[in-house]
Amino acid sequence: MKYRKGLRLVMRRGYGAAHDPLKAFCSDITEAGLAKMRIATIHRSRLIAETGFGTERVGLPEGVATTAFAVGDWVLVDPATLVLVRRLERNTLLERRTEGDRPRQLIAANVDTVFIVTSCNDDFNPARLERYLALANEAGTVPVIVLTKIDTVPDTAPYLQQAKKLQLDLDVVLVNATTAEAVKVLAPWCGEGRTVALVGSSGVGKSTLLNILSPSSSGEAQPTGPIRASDDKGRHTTTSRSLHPVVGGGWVIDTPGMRTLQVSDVSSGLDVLFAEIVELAHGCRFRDCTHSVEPGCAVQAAIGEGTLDRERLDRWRKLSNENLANTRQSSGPRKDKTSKVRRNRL
Ligand SMILES: Nc1nc2c(ncn2[C@@H]2O[C@H](COP(=O)(O)OP(=O)(O)OP(=O)(O)O)[C@@H](O)[C@H]2O)c(=O)[nH]1
Ligand SMILES: [Zn+2]
Repeated sequence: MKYRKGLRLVMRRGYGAAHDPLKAFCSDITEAGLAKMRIATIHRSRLIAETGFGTERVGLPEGVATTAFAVGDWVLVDPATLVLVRRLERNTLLERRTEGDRPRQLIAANVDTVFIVTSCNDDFNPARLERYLALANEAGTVPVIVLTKIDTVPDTAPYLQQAKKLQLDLDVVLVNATTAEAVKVLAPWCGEGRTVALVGSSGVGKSTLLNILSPSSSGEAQPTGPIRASDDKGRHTTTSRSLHPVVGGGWVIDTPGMRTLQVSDVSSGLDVLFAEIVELAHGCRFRDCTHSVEPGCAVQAAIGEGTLDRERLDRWRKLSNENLANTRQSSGPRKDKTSKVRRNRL
């Protein structure tokens, strides 16, 4: 019988009397009778997917590895066998380069907004936040800086001002992640059908935010850990990426703190991040100006006038050069993609 296993699951869940037993198994059944599910967690040899009523373990066809999937992927599953049939096309994909020549790591798929979480303490680091912004921009997602632990400092203004300057028209919000008030502050990005991803260093409050955005997630695997007062660095408590439904119909994806965040294969992501430098560079006398020693450099002029921070230019240069070097490396000599990547000269 075609839906035998699906039906068995329905019975097990006590939905036996439901009008359409398949609909009771998964909230979204396609015309072809396949169940549309969303990847919630990925393990070495199995996937766990959200069905709309809870989670199910999903099998993979012969020869398909779990590494081909990202948390947040939408997939079609045969309800009879609970084996995955195919993955639906991704709208966005957050991915990062890891050390060496290893393949790029898929962080999350189909994310609308990236909450870049940082706290009002030593974790606040413009250079690292810019790396997260480049990642979010390049993936086609909207970044929002979420400043946590506002209850621990007498004045949040210096953090807010610095964060606002990181990117043109950047949304920055202030929260005490331990209070329900934070849900209201984040609500504009967490509506029905919207997906947010939490990224940031360990200990900044990602799991705490997850627990208030998705209270049902708290029993699963996101314990929050105390941070060491001496260095504001959190203990590693989040160990894997996971997707959870948000009250009201949205989704939230939690990610573990990333120790290194290399920039690679990024082009528009850096241009969006450093839009004011790109704009200024149009005014330089030489088209291939490196904005260092050339006469008629509009970027250096802006530094002289105090409208651009020298540190910001230094960080742009560092990220651009790193991106160029990494992109060359990952493309290899025969597939040189550097022509696609903006060179240091704008
Ligand atoms: N006072 C205060 N404490 C907070 C706030 N946000 C988080 N914390 C505390 O900071 C500690 C670390 O928070 P977590 O939510 O575990 O941090 P995380 O970002 O998930 O860390 P990893 O799981 O290691 O990636 C916990 O003890 C939280 O209760 C906040 O806004 N104010
Ligand atoms: Zn210049």
